[in-house]
Amino acid sequence: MLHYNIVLIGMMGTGKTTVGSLLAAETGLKLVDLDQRIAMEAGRSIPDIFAAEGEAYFRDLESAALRRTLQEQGIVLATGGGAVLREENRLAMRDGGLVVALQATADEILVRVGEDPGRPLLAGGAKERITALLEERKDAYAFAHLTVDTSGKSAEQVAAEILTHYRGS
Ligand SMILES: Nc1ncnc2c1ncn2[C@@H]1O[C@H](COP(=O)(O)OP(=O)(O)O)[C@@H](O)[C@H]1O
Ligand SMILES: O=C(O)C1=C[C@@H](OP(=O)(O)O)[C@@H](O)[C@H](O)C1
Ligand SMILES: [Mg+2]
Repeated sequence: MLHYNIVLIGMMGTGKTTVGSLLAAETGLKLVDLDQRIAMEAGRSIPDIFAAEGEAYFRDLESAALRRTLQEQGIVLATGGGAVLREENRLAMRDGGLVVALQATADEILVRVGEDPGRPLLAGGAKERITALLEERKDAYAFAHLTVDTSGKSAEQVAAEILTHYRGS
């Protein structure tokens, strides 16, 4: 098999954490949710880190956690939506596993996570904010080996689609 790890990327609310958990259950790979790992290591929540230290500080923690995590083998890694913003991170991910980008429309993202206080960058939850972020990050998600549109699909369907590719790769 070409890629052992599976690395999920994509905007907030595209289902990385949910689909990652389904993939781990199905394959026996270990789920690592990068945000959960960062929060656990920092001893505080992601919104707390953003509020107290700012986004740049969070991005440094995220890059360091990503680098360490990708030294593991046999994991499904659910990244945070902004983990792709640094080129060094994108390169590490591409070397570290089968990179799968999840996509969803702004409307769908708004329904899924627009009101969620756990996502500081969506505070306010406006569709314009989501649309702007999607546009801004479009190119940063394009390096994936595989892109899956999750619109109108259940998380189970998305996971099944990814597994077909993973098992054939
Ligand atoms: N394919 C899907 N269809 C509908 N809702 C979904 C889907 N995937 C995830 N969700 C829901 O969207 C919300 C955000 O999912 P999550 O996995 O946390 O996304 P991410 O980690 O990409 O931000 C959760 O409430 C989850 O149940
Ligand atoms: O897109 C982003 O910049 C972020 C996405 C979040 O993760 P999810 O994509 O899992 O929501 C989390 O890392 C943080 O709030 C920042
Ligand atoms: Mg997540």
